[in-house]
Amino acid sequence: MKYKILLVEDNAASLRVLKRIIGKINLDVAVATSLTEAKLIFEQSTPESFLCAVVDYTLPDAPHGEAIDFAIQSYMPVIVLTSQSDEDVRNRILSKAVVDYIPKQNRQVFEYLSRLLIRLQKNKQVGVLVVGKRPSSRNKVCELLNRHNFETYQENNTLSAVNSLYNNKQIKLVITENELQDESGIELVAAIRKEFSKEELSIIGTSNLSNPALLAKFIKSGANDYLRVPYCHEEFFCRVLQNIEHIEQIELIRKTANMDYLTGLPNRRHFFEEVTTQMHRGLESMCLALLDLDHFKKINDTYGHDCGDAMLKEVAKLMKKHFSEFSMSRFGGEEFCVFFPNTTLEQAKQKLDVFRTQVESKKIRRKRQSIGCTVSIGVTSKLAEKVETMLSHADECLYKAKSLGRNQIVCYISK
Ligand SMILES: Nc1nc2c(ncn2[C@@H]2O[C@H](COP(=O)(O)OP(=O)(O)OP(=O)(O)O)[C@@H](O)[C@H]2O)c(=O)[nH]1
Repeated sequence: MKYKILLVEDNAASLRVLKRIIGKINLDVAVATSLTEAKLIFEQSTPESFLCAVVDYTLPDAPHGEAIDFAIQSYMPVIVLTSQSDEDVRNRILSKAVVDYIPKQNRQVFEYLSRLLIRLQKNKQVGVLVVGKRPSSRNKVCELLNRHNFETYQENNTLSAVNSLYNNKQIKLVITENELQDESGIELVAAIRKEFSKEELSIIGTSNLSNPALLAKFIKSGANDYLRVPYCHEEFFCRVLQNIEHIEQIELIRKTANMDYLTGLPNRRHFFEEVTTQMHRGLESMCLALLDLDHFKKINDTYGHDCGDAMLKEVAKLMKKHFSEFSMSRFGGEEFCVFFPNTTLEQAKQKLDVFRTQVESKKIRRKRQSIGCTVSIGVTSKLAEKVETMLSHADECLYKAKSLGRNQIVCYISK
């Protein structure tokens, strides 16, 4: 779903910059130059289509931030723009349930707005679990998080909190008090860390000023960060975002490390890890296939390396289409691999043959020419303890498929 921003601003120069920035991040924009116009636009739209409202503090028919109240009452997250720099206005804005306020000082602040809007969009897919004994204090934290579009979950004890983490994989952050219904927050942190590492889930422990030693205990038990209560909203959001971005960066690094750059398929290392884990579960049947494009060097030599790359990408697309439910990989060069757990040789062979004919009929266009290729496949169903053993059996078959004329499947026969 493409979200919309309700932009309420009467200054023509600011409007131009803001529209450009919002367009650049692929969001639609509905512009109002007054509070009256904003109300009209909102009445005529679907409320859920708005990601948030970006509102100027001073408008011709709303000189004291009345447009902010309208957006809040309409359940839209609100970002406030203001050219007034006095502390009084800042405090007045921050006393309302806004996402943030942006002083219109220089071009950099518009970059900040752009990052904030991207974040608000991403937050819709990020879960935060809030744990504490009292519903009133949990609700307060959730209200702050909902303002930033986070999906929130609440629990009051250790067992249900850990269960909630298992059931809701989108949770990336836990915010916990020390006082819970059963055990303490410290014990909850320790219990979570038995199952979830610091790299996959962040934890922030909270504590009031009367117990400063608690904060160090939280960190020593495995929390990533802490917050002293009462906190100011700006600090709260800075810490929440910092922790979530940390988890997202690790996710990205992990994804990049496991992926083949050209085709986006899992790489050899990741394939080995995945298949070894599956084999250790003790499967009753399994097959492994090695697939190698035929005379690929000729494509590179005749049409250039770019054309070879394009062909590899097309074959990878077909791999994703046909084998997405299995472990697969670009093994290197023009060689691919698929592992089929709980699959008989006949079933694997059938799937591989459909794939083989699809590769044969796939053509790419270069300089008005239609270029195609074929694939040879070696497959084994002989059970083995190690991936390497199955690979060596499949490789023997692949060699045979090449020597028998290519574009065919050869199956391993036990000696
Ligand atoms: N375009 C492109 N070519 C690659 C890539 N990786 C390996 N190759 C090329 O793939 C070709 C593989 O050639 P060979 O091993 O001789 O195999 P072949 O020509 O497919 O012949 P057979 O396997 O015997 O059918 C070489 O020319 C490599 O340079 C890549 O990422 N992109």
